[in-house]
Amino acid sequence: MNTIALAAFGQLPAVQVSAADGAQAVITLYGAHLVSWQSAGGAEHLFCSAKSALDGSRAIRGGVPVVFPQFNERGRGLRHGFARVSDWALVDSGTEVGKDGEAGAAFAVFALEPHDLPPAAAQAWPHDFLLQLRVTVGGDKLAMAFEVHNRGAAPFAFSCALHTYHLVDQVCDARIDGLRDAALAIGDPLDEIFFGVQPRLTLRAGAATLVLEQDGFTDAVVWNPGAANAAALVDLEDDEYQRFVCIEPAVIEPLTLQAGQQWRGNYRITAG
Ligand SMILES: O=P(O)(O)OC[C@H]1O[C@@H](O)[C@H](O)[C@@H](O)[C@@H]1O
Repeated sequence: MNTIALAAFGQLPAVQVSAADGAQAVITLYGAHLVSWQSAGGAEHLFCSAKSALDGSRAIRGGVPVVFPQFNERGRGLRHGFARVSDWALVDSGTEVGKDGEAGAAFAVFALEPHDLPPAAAQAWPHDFLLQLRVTVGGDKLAMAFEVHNRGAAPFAFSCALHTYHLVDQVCDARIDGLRDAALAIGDPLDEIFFGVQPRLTLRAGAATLVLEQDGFTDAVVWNPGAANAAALVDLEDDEYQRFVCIEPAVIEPLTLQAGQQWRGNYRITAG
């Protein structure tokens, strides 16, 4: 089986990453945007809106948008930054060796550099950087490793998030453990930043349980637009808000990266 196949997602070029055990992921080059993750049993774990633009005219509504270098409207740049609306390059792919020496998880690595940015975004954020996103799938696990490299001669500051749209049967039944003393139910709407979270959260949604582990990322954002705000979003069907909750490992307060330094954040999801 090929680890990597060229694919299309709507009108967007994409790659499909396949592990020998059947686990799969689809990532568009536009945004290095993970739009589908199926664990080895074939279950899909990510929500993607039926109304999402899939032509590069705006960010994809669903999957895992990469938020960088600005979170939401906390700055003067593009809302949630330029990474999700830039064309990344596939720079590596392959298969990891499993415990028994057999083919294990499959991975693909994507990169974004200043020359990849839309001109206006490059002008507005004139720093020399390299972003890398490594997506690994195998068994019941998804791992995303996000790296920021400062290749310039001066420091720069950034915020970031992996804005993960977890697919659920009914958002009103979903609960998140680990953010508060009691389980967090998803209000209609809910938009909250949790600073300094513990590294392991659990999402319980119907019969499914996802274990969410993050390091490097200090914070987590939980978002669901609820009925009224969903109706106002042009790229979401009115009732689709019931099918996802976003839990986003994040660095909200801008982090300063010195010249020559790099930063890495990991997000691992285990489906149960
Ligand atoms: O519509 P966008 O730009 O994808 O943002 C979606 C949501 O993203 C979340 O991360 C924010 O906390 C919300 O405030 C925001 O509405």
